[in-house]
Amino acid sequence: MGYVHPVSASSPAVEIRGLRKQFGEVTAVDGLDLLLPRGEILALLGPNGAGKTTTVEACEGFLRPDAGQVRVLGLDPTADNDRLRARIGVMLQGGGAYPGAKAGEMLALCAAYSADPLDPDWLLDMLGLRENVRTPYRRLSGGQQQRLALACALVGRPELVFLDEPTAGLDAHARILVWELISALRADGVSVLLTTHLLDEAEQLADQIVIIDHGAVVASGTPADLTGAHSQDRLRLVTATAFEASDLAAALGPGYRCERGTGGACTVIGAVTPQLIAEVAAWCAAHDILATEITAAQLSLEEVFLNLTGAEVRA
Ligand SMILES: Nc1ncnc2c1ncn2[C@@H]1O[C@H](COP(=O)(O)OP(=O)(O)OP(=O)(O)O)[C@@H](O)[C@H]1O
Repeated sequence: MGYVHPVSASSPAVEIRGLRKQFGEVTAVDGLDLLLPRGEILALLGPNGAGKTTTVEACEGFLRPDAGQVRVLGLDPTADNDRLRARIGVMLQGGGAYPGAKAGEMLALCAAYSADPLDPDWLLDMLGLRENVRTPYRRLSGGQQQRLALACALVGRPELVFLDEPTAGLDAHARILVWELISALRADGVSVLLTTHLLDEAEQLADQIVIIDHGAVVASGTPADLTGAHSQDRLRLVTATAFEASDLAAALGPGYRCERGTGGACTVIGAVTPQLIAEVAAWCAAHDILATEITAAQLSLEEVFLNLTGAEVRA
């Protein structure tokens, strides 16, 4: 018998150090570190081709890293794959489905692999699939197939689930059902590693967000950490009278710039202090400009993402 990795309930759900993966000339993952503690939800964000799927596949044991260490529930996902299989849930897009099998049969089959499965009927209700129990897989809509894939990943009551874009292509109602289910899993102590292109999804669900670009982490933290740490303070000014943004910037002095935004608003970028608000209001009064809105604002997660990666988040 070979070396058996020590496994303890206190080992993190996922721990990655210095992961590297090359496909020919392409470096898909380039020294990535990541830690998902037990019972938390981690959202992996990144532009197309950033290396999210490659990272998740290395965790699932589908890809062997070129360098670095990956531990999932304290185990090596490639060497200990047999021991991990029953403890993790993987959402496969349409994978392994018999086109003629009925949705309910497929879920029952997945449940049969587990010693202590979740109630398939509860899952079907949670995911709005109750009406489709007898529908053959090939007759399900794309969104229904996707929700069934999620149900199959979860029915075995895994300790950790990998969800690669779980709500891509779902309508708003189905997306909310999936979000509620993921939140219910978390309340049950399940750890979740998800990739998404939807920042509101990451913000709503994740305890921790890791933004990656070119195969490496560019920022990580709670949603509030990320928007807090990467925000420049900004003051939004809307006026009834037009003015030159550069005139206001000159009056405010060094440390401030002014940009014209959408809808005629002007954004003052720099430290937002009570004094700044008073100065902006006084400048407007001195120039007979009626300020209809002066609001202190922080960067949204979308703006933080854009600044860090230079890419639109949408696929
Ligand atoms: N099997 C493969 N063979 C060759 N190149 C690959 C392979 N898998 C991934 N790549 C390349 O590795 C890079 C990272 O791909 P990956 O799928 O991990 O990115 P991603 O962040 O999941 O992107 P997306 O958001 O578009 O799904 C890309 O340049 C991709 O083309």
